[in-house]
Amino acid sequence: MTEAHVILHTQGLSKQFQGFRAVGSVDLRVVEGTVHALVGPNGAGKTTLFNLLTGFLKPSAGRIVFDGHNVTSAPPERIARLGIARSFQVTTLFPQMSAREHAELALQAGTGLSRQWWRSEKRMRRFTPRALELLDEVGLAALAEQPSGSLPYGRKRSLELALAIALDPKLLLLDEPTAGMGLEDVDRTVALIDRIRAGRTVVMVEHNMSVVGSLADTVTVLQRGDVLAEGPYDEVRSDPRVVEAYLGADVA
Ligand SMILES: Nc1ncnc2c1ncn2[C@@H]1O[C@H](COP(=O)(O)OP(=O)(O)OP(=O)(O)O)[C@@H](O)[C@H]1O
Repeated sequence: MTEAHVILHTQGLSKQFQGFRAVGSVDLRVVEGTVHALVGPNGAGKTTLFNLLTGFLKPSAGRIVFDGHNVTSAPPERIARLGIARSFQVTTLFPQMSAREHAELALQAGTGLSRQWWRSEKRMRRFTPRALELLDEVGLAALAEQPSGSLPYGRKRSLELALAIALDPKLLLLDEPTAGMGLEDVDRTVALIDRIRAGRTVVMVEHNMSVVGSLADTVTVLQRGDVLAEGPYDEVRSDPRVVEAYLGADVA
């Protein structure tokens, strides 16, 4: 049997904020081609860990290796260039711009011409065919010309996914992809992530355990900045330490 390829590896990764330990000493091994979920009660350190992985925060200690590159403390642009993309947040969409224009902009960002985009609408047109393909991939073909501000919430989140996969990242980081959604949108998003995971590795922070159960190959449970448990979903969810951490959080 060949050993699974670890595409993302952290060793002793930690982050302190003025002495407060938000991420303790995390060793994470994400296997290429899998969906790896990060779960844990509020304040467990999930968002901080994401910010460390994408270079938005610098670690206090430890190491991050992605696809053979040491990216510890690397700037976000370098990490993005190496193939890590994070799902955009709804708040970063420009309400007047259409879904297609957002997709064109995301594609254009990969060409290094970012500062000139506004100079020529004609220049953007070369990205139109791929932009429409991307929107089709996330079920937004019929809404391509709508201003993004007028899209229903669930569709805005689909647009974020389209933007995150625009540059065909090797590793996709999804921050609570179903947060705030109704059942129908949750189901559609699960099906969508299941489609776009093909040929990629996904790390997602997700609170909805049925979403985690449907998508994740591996689950890492964080608590107060440390890894509490890790393994396949069925194993992890019946782990007494995990049950206690969640019950404890509920009671609190
Ligand atoms: N910039 C900061 N300065 C000080 N403390 C911070 C900062 N960012 C996060 N923290 C603290 O670090 C801890 C971990 O926060 P983090 O947002 O990573 O948790 P989380 O697991 O993502 O929680 P949630 O599920 O609520 O989003 C929290 O106690 C938080 O208050």
